[in-house]
Amino acid sequence: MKNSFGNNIQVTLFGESHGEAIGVVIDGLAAGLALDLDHVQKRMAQRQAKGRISTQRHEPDAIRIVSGWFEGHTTGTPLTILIENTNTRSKDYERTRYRLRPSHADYTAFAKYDGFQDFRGGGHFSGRLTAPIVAAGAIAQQLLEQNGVFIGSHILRCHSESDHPFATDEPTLKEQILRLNDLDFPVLDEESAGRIHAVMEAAANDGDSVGGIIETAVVGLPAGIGEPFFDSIESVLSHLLFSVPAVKGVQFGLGFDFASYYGSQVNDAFCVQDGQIRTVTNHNGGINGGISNGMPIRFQCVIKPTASIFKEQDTVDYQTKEPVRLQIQGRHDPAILHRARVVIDSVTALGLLDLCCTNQAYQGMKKGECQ
Ligand SMILES: Cc1cc2nc3c(=O)[nH]c(=O)nc-3n(C[C@H](O)[C@H](O)[C@H](O)COP(=O)(O)O)c2cc1C
Ligand SMILES: C=C(O[C@@H]1CC(C(=O)O)=C[C@@H](OP(=O)(O)O)[C@H]1O)C(=O)O
Repeated sequence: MKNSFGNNIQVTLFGESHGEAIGVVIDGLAAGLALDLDHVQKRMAQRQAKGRISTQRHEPDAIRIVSGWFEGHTTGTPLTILIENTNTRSKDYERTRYRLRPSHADYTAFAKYDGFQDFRGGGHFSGRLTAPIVAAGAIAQQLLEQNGVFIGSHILRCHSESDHPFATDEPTLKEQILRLNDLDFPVLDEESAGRIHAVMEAAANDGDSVGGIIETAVVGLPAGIGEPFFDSIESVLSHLLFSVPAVKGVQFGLGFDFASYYGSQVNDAFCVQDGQIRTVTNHNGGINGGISNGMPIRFQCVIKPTASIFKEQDTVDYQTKEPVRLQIQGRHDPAILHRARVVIDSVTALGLLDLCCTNQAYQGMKKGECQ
């Protein structure tokens, strides 16, 4: 499967940035779900470009459901969501069609598709394709929330500026998640928000770009979700997270910092709280052996600085194979952290919902419910 993901809830993504429309088919949703489409549209709005720190391409991103939906409920057959591209400016790309943008997918698309790719706006490789991911992810997130599972992300770092990390105690963490999910600029500390915004603006004013780290937490996921070996929670989420354009690293719990400690310093000691098995610390980010241990899931993604900058760059012309200078003209995001966090939440929701369904089937089999 190339553009599809999932075993139980399967999503298939389609479209190009400057084509007529982009969209997603979600297969496997039960019949009779009364989804809150206003909430889906609210999450779409959190991904939309806003202000000086985003691309000047403004798209309404209105979702249109063309199958699998009848009289306010899912029908149980594939739910297809279309999102129109209404504000394309393809001439920006015509001028530099063969001048490969460093760090974007122009060259690799040529290498794979021999020039038949729709190059306009990066085609299928555009961050634009994350709009349908959010539409599908917002539905998955709703279904998880109905079962007490909440997902949220914030900008932990942007270039030289940082936010406070997520709280370690669960009630505070849940409050933080709920607050972030109502914010357009997802930063926990207000002062840090101002500084991070300023760093993005400065990069934009300089014709440059910045990246950073998004920190994500999930509360309410019960112990026992995840399928070792190959569908461990880390494997499934990493697969999805690395599918998000510009994500270049993922770490769970302490991640790469584990390298600097002794086991005695970072083992998560078990304890019992209100009759439940818990751990005193959560250095493993809520996962042991690929399976949730009931503690909050915690991970971080690093997002590279946006490839398309307005400073002149060295590149080559794909046709002539000559070195050339490249001056990008179009409309680009100088930073994407604030827009990408809802994409990160969305793929997380899709991965966890799928694993929850797998676990439900397994639990049913244990009870003999499949006979
Ligand atoms: C929401 C979103 C918006 C993006 N906007 C831009 C953009 O305006 N310009 C750009 O060069 N890259 C942008 N990107 C990143 C590119 O799509 C990405 O770097 C490119 O497809 C190459 O993939 P890679 O970075 O994963 O190798 C965006 C990504 C996301 C998730
Ligand atoms: C349109 C969106 O972002 C686009 C993502 C993108 C890229 O290279 O990824 C490049 C730009 O495309 P264009 O040159 O067509 O304006 C962004 O505007 C969106 O996210 O909805």
